[in-house]
Amino acid sequence: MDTLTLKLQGMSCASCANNIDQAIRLIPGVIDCNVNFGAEQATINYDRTRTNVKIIQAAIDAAGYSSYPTSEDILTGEDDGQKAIKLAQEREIRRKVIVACVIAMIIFVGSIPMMTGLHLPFIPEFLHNYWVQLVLTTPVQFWCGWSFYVNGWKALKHHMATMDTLMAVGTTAAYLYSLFVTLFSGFFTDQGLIPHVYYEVSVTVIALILLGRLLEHRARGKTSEAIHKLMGLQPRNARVIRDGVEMDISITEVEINDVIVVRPGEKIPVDGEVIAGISTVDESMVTGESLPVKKQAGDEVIGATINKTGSFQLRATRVGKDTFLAQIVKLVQQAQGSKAPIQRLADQVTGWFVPAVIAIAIATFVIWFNFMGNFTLAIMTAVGVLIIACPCALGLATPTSIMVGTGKGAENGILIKDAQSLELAHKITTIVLDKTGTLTQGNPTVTDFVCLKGTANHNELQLLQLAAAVERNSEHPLAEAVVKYAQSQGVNLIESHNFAAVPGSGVQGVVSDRLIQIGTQRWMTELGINTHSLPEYQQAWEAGGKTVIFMAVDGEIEAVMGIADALKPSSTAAVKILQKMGLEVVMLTGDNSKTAEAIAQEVGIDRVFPEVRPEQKTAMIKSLQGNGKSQIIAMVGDGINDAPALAQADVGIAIGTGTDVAIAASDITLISGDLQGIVTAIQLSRATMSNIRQNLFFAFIYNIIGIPVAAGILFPWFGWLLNPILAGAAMALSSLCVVTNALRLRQFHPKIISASVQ
Ligand SMILES: Nc1ncnc2c1ncn2[C@@H]1O[C@H](COP(=O)(O)OP(=O)(O)OP(=O)(O)O)[C@@H](O)[C@H]1O
Ligand SMILES: [Cu+]
Ligand SMILES: [Mg+2]
Repeated sequence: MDTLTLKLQGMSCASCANNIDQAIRLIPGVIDCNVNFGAEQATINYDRTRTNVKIIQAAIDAAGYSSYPTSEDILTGEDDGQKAIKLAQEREIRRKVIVACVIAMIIFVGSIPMMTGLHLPFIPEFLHNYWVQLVLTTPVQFWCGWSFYVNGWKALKHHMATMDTLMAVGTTAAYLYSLFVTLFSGFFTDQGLIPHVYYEVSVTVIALILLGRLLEHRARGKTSEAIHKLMGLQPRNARVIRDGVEMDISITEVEINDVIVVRPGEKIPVDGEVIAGISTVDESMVTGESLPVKKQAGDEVIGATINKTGSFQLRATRVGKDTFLAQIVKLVQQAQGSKAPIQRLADQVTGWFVPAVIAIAIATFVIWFNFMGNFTLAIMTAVGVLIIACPCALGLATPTSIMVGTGKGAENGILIKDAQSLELAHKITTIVLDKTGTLTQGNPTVTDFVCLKGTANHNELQLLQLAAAVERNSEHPLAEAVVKYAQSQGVNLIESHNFAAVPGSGVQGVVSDRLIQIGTQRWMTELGINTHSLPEYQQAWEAGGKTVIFMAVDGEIEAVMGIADALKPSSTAAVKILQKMGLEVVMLTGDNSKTAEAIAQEVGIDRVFPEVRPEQKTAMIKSLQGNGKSQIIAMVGDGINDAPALAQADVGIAIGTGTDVAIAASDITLISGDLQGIVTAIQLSRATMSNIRQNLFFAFIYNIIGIPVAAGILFPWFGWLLNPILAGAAMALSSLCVVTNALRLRQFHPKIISASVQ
């Protein structure tokens, strides 16, 4: 299955999004599709053997819209051609808005004497002439309002109706009625009625809608500000050393393994590994971590972060669209285009909204005409209904907030993969934390190594060599610690055979015909190896939060190791805050229970599940989920062994410094690995969700109150009718309200909750 993201053009409201969605789904070979009105993009899952990008784009064209593929390379960013088209479109709308507004003013001023009954000499009489008004209105109706006809017609061809349909029908009805009055005013005077034209209705409504669209376009550009900010971080040039010569080249020409020089105060051009020099780097723009990070040979640096103090050389490891920054941009783009569950309601409503409104408008007309016998009022109330009813604000309510929210997350070092996780995060009831690498720093070091048989230094080094020979084949952090320790003791690494890892237990291998097994006490017992010879050490180590592992040679315990992994400085505070927020915090680990409890006590967690094998972690999450009424479980982990559990959890949160597998399986990634990020993610989720609810309220309230009033429901009692011009203003305002409200989210800052308990 392939996934494709296309940018869309030409949508005017959420019904357009529905139309495109349907058109794409009809293509054989398309498995799933998600069209997002707010982000103006479509994400399509398709079967490469049955369809392709060209066919999909053709279908979108046929539906009356245009599309272009998103650029994967942030260096090129948005295609200049597309930008030019967008600008040209905006300029055209602006021109039409100006024309429509000026003419609306003239007609409005012209009708003041008539409406007020005053004789105002400075207003020329002829302005109120029906024929003059007709001449003024016609270009507005058919030039400024042309897009309503074009888009409405496109929709009609596909047996669909959109906002443009409503606008076209509504304004044309007002226009035609006025035209009829102008041509046959005698028809009205004959019946003793005063003929009245409504040119100003169609002109003002068109002016307002176009103005609303223009403002909304501009505001919507700001919702993806975060992405533009991220893209803007990318430096343009890099200073590489090639063939011994230092030269400035464009970032697009940098290749993997190029050696790059970075001076103090400069931006690091691409991802790489420091090979010489020492410095501190400000990574806050990417990780959200405000403290500068020390870098020296062997450390990884991220492109677009700022080098502070020293100068250094790096070897490029990832360039172009593979850089960390490019990946973030891509992820945020995808997240912004995804659909939050809360939007489903809005989608369902918009699906039948337009046809329903047309039906209500017809009913309004019929009732007014038949029962009140007033043709003019019948037409005007029907027009009012058509105009107030547009569901465009409804289509903007959720996506605009999601766009700002996910962008805000990225700014704070929190990568949210989709809207659904952003929505769920504020409902989390239980947080399950993995120990190693999540609560702890994840670079364990061997602190104790005790030989059981003979204490000669010679023997110890020999054993270490055997241990390292086996552990070098394992990617487990503990294995790395053993190898590092051996190397630091001056041991040469040798080969081993028949290596096997037993997940959650340990590793084994054969070195010079001796079977080496290294792992947990439980595993040793399972293997029938006696481990009871040295409880004194073990207890003290475990009580200190160290992991104790055993080493057996040919089935006999030969050595014991104590491995320490310090807590992250922020862990204790983060746990306290989460508990303060009313969440249950649980620790899950493969380590033995005493070590686990010691660590848990240190960070202040009461509920611990120790000695959980990797395959049991998922089951553990499942049982927690099945535990209560509305339990929403978040799992936080870093390792390969955490990946299935991350996927099982309602919200999987990966530590950005952890393994790629864990990151891929998660919904949210904390780039810097600081657990306070969980708190920020929950706060952001809360802020976004309440923003969406406000938006939905704004969007619905106009329609819910507006339609019945426009239909004249209050008329029999109060004599109130909704002037179609007011209807147009209300509807332009509702979209603007929604977008402006969504933009308020840009002010989001993580709230600092103090961890100290009073
Ligand atoms: N390569 C290895 N070398 C030595 N011991 C190992 C190795 N792999 C696993 N073990 C032993 O098995 C235990 C459980 O391992 P597992 O990978 O399930 O959990 P963990 O990574 O230690 O902890 P957490 O689940 O908190 O990340 C370890 O604590 C260790 O004692
Ligand atoms: Cu609308
Ligand atoms: Mg782990």
